[in-house]
Amino acid sequence: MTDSRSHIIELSAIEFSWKAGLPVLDIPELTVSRGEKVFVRGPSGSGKTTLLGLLGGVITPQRGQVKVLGSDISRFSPVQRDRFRADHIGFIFQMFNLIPYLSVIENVTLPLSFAKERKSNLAGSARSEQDEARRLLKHLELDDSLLHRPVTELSIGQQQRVAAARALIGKPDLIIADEPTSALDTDTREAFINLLFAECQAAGNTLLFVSHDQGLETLFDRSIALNEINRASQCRTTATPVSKAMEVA
Ligand SMILES: Nc1ncnc2c1ncn2[C@@H]1O[C@H](COP(=O)(O)OP(=O)(O)OP(=O)(O)O)[C@@H](O)[C@H]1O
Repeated sequence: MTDSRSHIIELSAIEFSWKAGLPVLDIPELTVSRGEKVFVRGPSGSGKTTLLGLLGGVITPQRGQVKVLGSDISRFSPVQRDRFRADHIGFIFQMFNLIPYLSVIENVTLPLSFAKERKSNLAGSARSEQDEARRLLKHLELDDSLLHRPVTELSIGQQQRVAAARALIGKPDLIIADEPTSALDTDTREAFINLLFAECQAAGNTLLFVSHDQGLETLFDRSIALNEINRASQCRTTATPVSKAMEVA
């Protein structure tokens, strides 16, 4: 049984359109509890990345509330949203978005230079930034010999581990992963996800993992089919333009 205090994410009556009149997301309700490992699936173009953008405060909805850790981040100023995202959310992007001119270890410690809370979480652990980066990379099975190499010299699987360590450092409350395993084979994917789970479990992170690879969903505590909670995609697939026009008239 959960109550609203245990929800790390609470979306209510969300509507988001990239283009006026063409909603991509229309979600009456979505909640995620602290510590949950949630898989979000949906076909290409169904709005998964758009949903993550709302949760990270990169975009704001035209309607509704996006509560993360109890705050409606859609009401924050852009600067407040940037700060909130840096402090509380670790992202693992599909293309990893590593900084090419920084070494492995510099990429991992980078978020700490602009996320005060994550920096102070780490200060509480009495471990230096470099030591924590090394610990995470070791746990994610990245070879020690790579730590000072430019990230451009790493394989895709190795870059993925660096991206995960960067998201995890400083124990942000929420880890958001956008198709981080799409370039890997099935065995490597599962092994990576299990390492990610172990780290999230130890740190108490909540994990929201987006993918269209249904083979992964049984590994998670819960799976959400975006099409089932998103009325905009139900309209796109079931309503003709005429019936849609009647519905809104
Ligand atoms: N920056 C943008 N500007 C305009 N339209 C966009 C933008 N980003 C996404 N869209 C549109 O929003 C819809 C949902 O896109 P989104 O990237 O959220 O889907 P997705 O489920 O993540 O897809 P994929 O699995 O292919 O990554 C698509 O129709 C897409 O064309």
